[in-house]
Amino acid sequence: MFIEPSLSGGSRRGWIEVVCGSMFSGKTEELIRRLKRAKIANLEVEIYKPLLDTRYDLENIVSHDENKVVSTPIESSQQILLLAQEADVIGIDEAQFFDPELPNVCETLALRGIRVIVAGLDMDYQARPFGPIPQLLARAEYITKLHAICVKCGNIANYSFRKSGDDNTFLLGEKDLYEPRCRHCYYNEK
Ligand SMILES: Nc1ncnc2c1ncn2[C@@H]1O[C@H](COP(=O)(O)OP(=O)(O)O)[C@@H](O)[C@H]1O
Ligand SMILES: Cc1cn([C@H]2C[C@H](O)[C@@H](COP(=O)(O)O)O2)c(=O)[nH]c1=O
Ligand SMILES: [Zn+2]
Repeated sequence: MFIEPSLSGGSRRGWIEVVCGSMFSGKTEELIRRLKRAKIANLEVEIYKPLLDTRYDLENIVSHDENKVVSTPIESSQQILLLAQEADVIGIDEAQFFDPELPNVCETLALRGIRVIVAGLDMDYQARPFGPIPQLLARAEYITKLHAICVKCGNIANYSFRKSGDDNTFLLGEKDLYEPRCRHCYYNEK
């Protein structure tokens, strides 16, 4: 389990953490867990998600098991720089949907002394690197890659298989459209 470094002490330094993996791997649950612990430590926590992620709830970030915390939906990553004036810790969910400026925004926040925790899909349904996540992985101090359970064979899953729908990279959905699969089941049963 991730042990949070401390933000307290003489000169406060920020950093970037990325939590990535396939759908259903527990990214949102892990993000919520880290943010709840930061709140317990009396740190000022702010949470952002892309406005287009309206899958479960317009304002909360919600896990597949319906754990939730209040968040601010935003259109562009630059808005975080304006909104997050008081934050000690910033959480960003569904980061794969954000624009290419997100890694620079996270660097700026970390340089301001903020702990930035980003959760998102590392690969899209075609196993291509997804949006700004690869850049963030390159720049982050801490990376956690989580795995779901392959619905076909029970091994660990790191691919998100799209069962139906169109060819757009962005297509909101849940178990209706996607299932987590291991490498073998993703490539051999496509
Ligand atoms: N095939 C699966 N493998 C693992 N967890 C699953 C699976 N199907 C449903 N879940 C549920 O999804 C939860 C993780 O949800 P969530 O944190 O929202 O994941 P993510 O944000 O990575 O999509 C798990 O705790 C588990 O209860
Ligand atoms: C693989 C893939 C997923 N999406 C969408 C589907 C969901 O709405 C989110 C991922 O949510 P989760 O919290 O990680 O379960 O992303 C997409 O638009 N395109 C894809 O290729
Ligand atoms: Zn499998």
